[in-house]
Amino acid sequence: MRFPTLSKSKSPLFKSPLSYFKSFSSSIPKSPLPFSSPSFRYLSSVPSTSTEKMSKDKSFDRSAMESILTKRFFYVPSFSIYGGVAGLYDYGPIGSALQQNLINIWRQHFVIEEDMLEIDGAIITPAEVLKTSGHVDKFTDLMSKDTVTLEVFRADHLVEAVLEARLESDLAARTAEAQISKDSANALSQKKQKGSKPPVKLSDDIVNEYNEILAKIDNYNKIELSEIITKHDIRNPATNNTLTPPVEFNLMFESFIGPTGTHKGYLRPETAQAQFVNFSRLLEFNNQKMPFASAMVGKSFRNEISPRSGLLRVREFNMAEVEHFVDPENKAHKKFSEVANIKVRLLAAKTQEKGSTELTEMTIGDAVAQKIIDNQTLGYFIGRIYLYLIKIGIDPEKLRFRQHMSNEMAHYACDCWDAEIKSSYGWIECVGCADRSAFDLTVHSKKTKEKLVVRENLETPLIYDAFVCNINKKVFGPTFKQNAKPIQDHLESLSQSELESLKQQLDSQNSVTIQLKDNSSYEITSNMMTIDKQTFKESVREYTPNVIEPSFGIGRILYSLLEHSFCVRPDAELRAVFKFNPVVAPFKVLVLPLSGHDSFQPFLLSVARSLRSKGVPARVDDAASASIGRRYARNDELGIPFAITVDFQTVSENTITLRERDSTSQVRGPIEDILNTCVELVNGVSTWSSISQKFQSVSPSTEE
Ligand SMILES: Nc1ncnc2c1ncn2[C@@H]1O[C@H](COP(=O)(O)OP(=O)(O)OP(=O)(O)O)[C@@H](O)[C@H]1O
Repeated sequence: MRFPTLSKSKSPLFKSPLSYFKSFSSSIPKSPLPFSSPSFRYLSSVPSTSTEKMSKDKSFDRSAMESILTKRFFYVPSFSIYGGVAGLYDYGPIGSALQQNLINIWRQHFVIEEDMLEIDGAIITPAEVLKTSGHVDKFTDLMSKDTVTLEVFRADHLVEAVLEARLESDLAARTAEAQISKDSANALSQKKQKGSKPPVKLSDDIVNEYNEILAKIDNYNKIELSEIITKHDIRNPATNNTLTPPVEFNLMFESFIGPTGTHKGYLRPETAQAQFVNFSRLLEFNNQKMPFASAMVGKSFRNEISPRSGLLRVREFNMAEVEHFVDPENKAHKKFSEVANIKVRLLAAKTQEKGSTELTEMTIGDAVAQKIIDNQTLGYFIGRIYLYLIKIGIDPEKLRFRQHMSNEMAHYACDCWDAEIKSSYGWIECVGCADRSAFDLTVHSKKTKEKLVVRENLETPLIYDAFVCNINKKVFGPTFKQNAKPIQDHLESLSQSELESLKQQLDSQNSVTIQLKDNSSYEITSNMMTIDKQTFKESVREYTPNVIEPSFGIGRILYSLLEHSFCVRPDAELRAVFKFNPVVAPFKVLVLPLSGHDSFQPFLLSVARSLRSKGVPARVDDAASASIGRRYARNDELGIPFAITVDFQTVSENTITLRERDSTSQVRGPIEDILNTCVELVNGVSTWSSISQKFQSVSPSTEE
């Protein structure tokens, strides 16, 4: 996640090596529709490789899906009539409804079911806040430039892309070689005839080395990455020019608050800080009860070095973040048993550090018991994240939790897991889940002198003895004058064992010499100070809570869901369908007439009105010029799960048909019964198989 020791984390997001062979601009996309670029289309035909790190879903036809996304205005590059700006997207009606549904389900699943305190903090953040949180100094990615064209690259992504491309080429060479020796067919020369670059075979040692680098790509610091670039001669694939050594680039958008130009601010890069600075108010609102969680949903801004891969790496995106405040001495979770038996696929740090990406499938309960996941609260949220992603329709086979490696982990974090979802771009971090320890509250408290702590009444008061310095101010002050304060501060910072040893010296020698941090030393005599053992009684325990933070990128989840929901009907026309489950589908029910006959209109209007009044978003498609089959097909592209058709039987008998998108099967029943059934289906109270027995089944339209 954020702030590893030297740079911001580098998740294995961008997994399309061949797209690097196309020149990328960091600001203006070459085409307003970058996802239909030839390199992306080519990608789907690249042979697959053996390494899990590189395992993209090659069978998936991304260009087919992307053409529907654009045609049906799910989302498009922003300002495209001006040429567009990389990393900015506008969501159309379907995209924004889908996004809103993901957020609504998130709110239900986290804020409501977990009784969290949701807030809505400011986007523009004073520089001081982000300086304190560490963002001003450390929220960076590593950037390299083409030494001739000055084109910029995110260094780790470029290394990854180039090595993956070399491994793919190696695999192609090995495959061709095997083919030649098998049937003497000259596969290699056939490839050459097609004009493609001949694949290059690598030595086994190099293949192993590349695989190890790829497994650890998130773990390298600036120097290590620079060494890899030099050692493996990584260049700009588009120009073959060499690269500059990587340097840190801060990802925050900088601005000024007010007209004076003196008050620096930034667009927030995450929503978390607003929750930390409001900690005391949140605790107060929660009647001082711990543990508790706050939550926030909203836009965050990151000036990504080279945004690409559509919604996966953008410069402005919706985040949904939870900050769960917990006692550092007790990270047990009272609802842990509810997730303990969920089986998840884990990629532990130790496995990656050995250069492997092998997944271990185990229950969350076992992972916490074996300390693979640090504590119950972290495990609980990993379980809740899993359930949320499955609920919205993410394929569980394409979901894993990857633990951060030591260098990758923020310096303050004690454990961090990313929920990664597999798509045609490879494994993509979509949710980060970190134990941020007490870092944020501690630094903000130190800076502002505002106590961001929990004060807990102890049932049994704590009685203990401790050494304390009793200073005789009448002698101490005049002796040390302006140095009195730093000396006193130093004495107060000493541990009990240090005080005990000072006491022994002072008691035996009547004086003691102390040394401050600036190496200045002072002699203190027993008439200035005594060190005494005193008995203390504490009825209140004061502590800074630790924070467990699940942090969701809504755009990345949305894109992954699109890929997991997209399919093509195996018919002659290969019609595209988004199989959204009813909870996320932007429109739940399509209402359409069999034909343009006038008698259907009043039924259409009343059916649509009735559904909408029941809270079911309905879309009417009454364009009589298109056949019924054509209209089913174009609304399947929008992922509408159910369709109601008004026909002549509706007019004569007051019945309608209900069609289910995935099976295309249909039933007929009285209007009111079908409408009530729609509500049950949409709310997940009934399933299609359970309701289809209640109604008369009808054969689908011949145009289906
Ligand atoms: N540029 C981006 N575009 C879209 N979503 C993003 C972007 N950066 C982060 N996110 C989302 O926000 C979530 C939390 O942010 P976090 O700071 O953990 O990401 P990150 O580790 O910086 O991601 P990466 O290493 O991929 O840049 C991520 O899991 C991801 O879903």
